[in-house]
Amino acid sequence: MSGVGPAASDPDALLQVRDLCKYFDNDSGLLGSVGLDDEFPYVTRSSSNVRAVDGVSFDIKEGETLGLVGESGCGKSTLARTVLRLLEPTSGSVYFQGEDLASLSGEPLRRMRKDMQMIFQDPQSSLDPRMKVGPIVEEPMQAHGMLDEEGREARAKELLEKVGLDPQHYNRYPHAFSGGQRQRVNLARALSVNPDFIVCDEPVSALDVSIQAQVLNTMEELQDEFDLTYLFIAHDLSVIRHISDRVAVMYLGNVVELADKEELFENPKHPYTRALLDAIPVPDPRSGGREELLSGDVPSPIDPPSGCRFRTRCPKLIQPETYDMTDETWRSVVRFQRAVKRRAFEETDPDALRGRYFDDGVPSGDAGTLLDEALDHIERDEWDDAEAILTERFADESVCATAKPAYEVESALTDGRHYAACHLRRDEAVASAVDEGASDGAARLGAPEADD
Ligand SMILES: Nc1ncnc2c1ncn2[C@@H]1O[C@H](COP(=O)(O)OP(=O)(O)OP(=O)(O)O)[C@@H](O)[C@H]1O
Repeated sequence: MSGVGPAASDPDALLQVRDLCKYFDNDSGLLGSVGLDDEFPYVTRSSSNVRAVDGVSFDIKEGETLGLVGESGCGKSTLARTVLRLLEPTSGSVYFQGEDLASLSGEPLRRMRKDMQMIFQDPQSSLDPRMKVGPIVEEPMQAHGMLDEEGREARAKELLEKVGLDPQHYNRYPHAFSGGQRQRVNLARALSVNPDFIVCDEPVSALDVSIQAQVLNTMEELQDEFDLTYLFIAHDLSVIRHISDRVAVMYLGNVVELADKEELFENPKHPYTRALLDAIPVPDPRSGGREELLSGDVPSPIDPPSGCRFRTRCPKLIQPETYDMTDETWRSVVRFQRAVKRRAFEETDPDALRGRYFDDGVPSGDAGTLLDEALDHIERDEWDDAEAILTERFADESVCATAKPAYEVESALTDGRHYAACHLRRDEAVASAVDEGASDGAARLGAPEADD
């Protein structure tokens, strides 16, 4: 378990998330793997955990919007559901208004849930098509025993108006509304129980770009009027930029960077954040650009890379201290190691490969000897051996692989804190957010003593 993250305690925090982990057991699911063996018992089942959220810490201040951004599958939705305790955390804690959610059950948990609402991506499927919008908005009030029937109807109509709909549409069915209008119904429904905190999971992703801004503006107006705090999830950075006060960037179950919006967009400190930012503007971020900039596949959350999770794709992987290559030569070694790992070429002739991957020159000394050994293996078609040398002796010896990075750096543009989980930031760090000697990174910068 890797308990790293920006964990400084904020006295104004409405929500405090500490070292939160959510692992899914694959055993019983579709992903559960059955293997064939040539020895008794012949059939083996392997048990493995999907580490969807793995040691995440952050605070959300009252009245602010924390944007949470990351590629599909990085754990955003799981984090949101675990924060709300719709999913039971594997470990870690969530404090809401100072109360540890894990210590609540029964009626107190139900009451707390009223204050924490969630809005989902698909406004179509989250509304019961057989119910009229009035009763849809009233349903949570009824579940929490709020007001009498007349009072609920009056409040539902008032809320429909507040979210920009016509209260006369109280008796209409969801199918009579557009996507943007349906998401407004969802907003009214979430607001009906007068929550303090709303988790918005990709609430505008399914809407036309022209409609997105209108819904986001309404959400901002409602935030002011009802003193709301948002955790706002999106994969689209322009949406995040529109609505957030601070932004957390997530990669493979970890938060890799967290800073005030302006600071994060203008002064990103993590290579992953930079890659995401370099990918905009593109008309549709889910297509094209991003894949080109972020080469290589996201590793499996079942067996994530040690140290920095992004290191297997990072264009800035740090050279192990044992070598003294130029930056260009080190980059060539990394490019070659990744190509061999992906079996990205068929050529086996060492000279041809030197020419193709090392046009700035091959490494000398020990690094050169290791490269020659790897090239010899490839020539003999021993790809696994070549991969083992290149991975174990180069990539895995980088500090990026041997230590989990977690640093607080000076914010250049704002007064807020800037957390960056990248070893490139070691020298400019005002503090290490973890004790590098502790393998699970238990010591956290400014974390309350009781949590340590
Ligand atoms: N119930 C589950 N059982 C097993 N694995 C799961 C389960 N739910 C999510 N996962 C896995 O956990 C990881 C994180 O998924 P999650 O849906 O939280 O990511 P996400 O960032 O919200 O992605 P998207 O934007 O596509 O919704 C993924 O690898 C996913 O396959």
